Amino acid sequence: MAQLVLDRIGKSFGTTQVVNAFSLEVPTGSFVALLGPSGCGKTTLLRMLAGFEQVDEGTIQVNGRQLAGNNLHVPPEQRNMSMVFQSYALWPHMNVMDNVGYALKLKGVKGEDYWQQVMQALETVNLSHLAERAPQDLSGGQRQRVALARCLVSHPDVVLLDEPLANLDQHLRASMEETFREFHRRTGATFVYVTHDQAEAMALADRIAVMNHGKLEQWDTPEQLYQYPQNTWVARFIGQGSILHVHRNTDNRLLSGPEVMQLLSSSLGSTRQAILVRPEHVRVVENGLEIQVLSRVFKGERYKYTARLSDGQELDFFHPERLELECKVCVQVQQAWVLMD
Ligand SMILES: Nc1ncnc2c1ncn2[C@@H]1O[C@H](COP(=O)(O)OP(=O)(O)OP(=O)(O)O)[C@@H](O)[C@H]1O
Repeated sequence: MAQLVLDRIGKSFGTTQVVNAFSLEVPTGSFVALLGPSGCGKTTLLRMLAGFEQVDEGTIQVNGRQLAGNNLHVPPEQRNMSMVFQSYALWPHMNVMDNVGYALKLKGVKGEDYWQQVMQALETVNLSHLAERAPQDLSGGQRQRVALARCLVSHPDVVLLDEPLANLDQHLRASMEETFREFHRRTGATFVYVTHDQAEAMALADRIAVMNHGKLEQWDTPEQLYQYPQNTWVARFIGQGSILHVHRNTDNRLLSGPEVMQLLSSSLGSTRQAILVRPEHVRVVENGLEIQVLSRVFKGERYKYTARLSDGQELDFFHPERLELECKVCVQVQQAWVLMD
């Protein structure tokens, strides 16, 4: 299996730089997500990994073997990587079995051996009963599972997935997430999964590379990204929360409840600093910071509120009970995270 190393990768189309000095070390067998808004360069980076696109700068290595950079470009078929696309990319004139077995045929695998390997891959994704079907007679989820089975037969070191769930509805996405987890567990391959959906990235990946304008903003576990975003941009992009400006007079980054309450109720201190308050860290209490409720959204198990602080800044919070708009309540903030820019 593969340790994947990207070192200062750069790529431009014409005069537009779409990937900029992007470096990452992906541990062998891990499941990583490239997460970022539309147009930030995720697919371009994935295509450079696959070998469909040349790198302009930097190098790509797998297990110490250089694949790209310094005038070298190993073609896609010699990288032992497999790519799964949003559009499934199945051949309509071949049935499920032949779609899955195509790469084996190219390698000259035949007869019983061919049949066994294809059926084993189809069983892994629970599709052996549909081996004779044409792809166009399958649902979206089934088509994506055929694409996974096709990937499985070639035993890749690295599996590259480009928004593979984007065409599926919400319910199917959840069950396909489980299929991906299982698929990753079985193959032991290194997975690089491109998505702009943070919930999907958080649910699937052990580590997430957050990208913005072709650059790496943060490379961390889902938990670290959520709790300790590096900067204001990542804090806005990941999860819900309020970014408040306070006059800060401490060097700590993780602020305790009493520290935040003190900062929110004073205007002393030399530096204006952004802090992140997650809605689950705000409690409605008898005595605390007075706020005025501006909006309410019913979320099933609780409501999500936006309220105004006395200095005009807005604070989001969750509360299990219905509060009237415009009413004043008191809250306590239990912790906050100082943002660096
Ligand atoms: N072949 C190309 N020629 C010119 N520009 C391109 C080409 N491919 C991509 N781009 C541009 O490069 C930028 C990054 O595109 P890319 O598809 O990598 O982004 P992305 O993050 O994957 O976006 P999305 O989530 O919308 O798929 C975009 O501005 C896109 O228009």
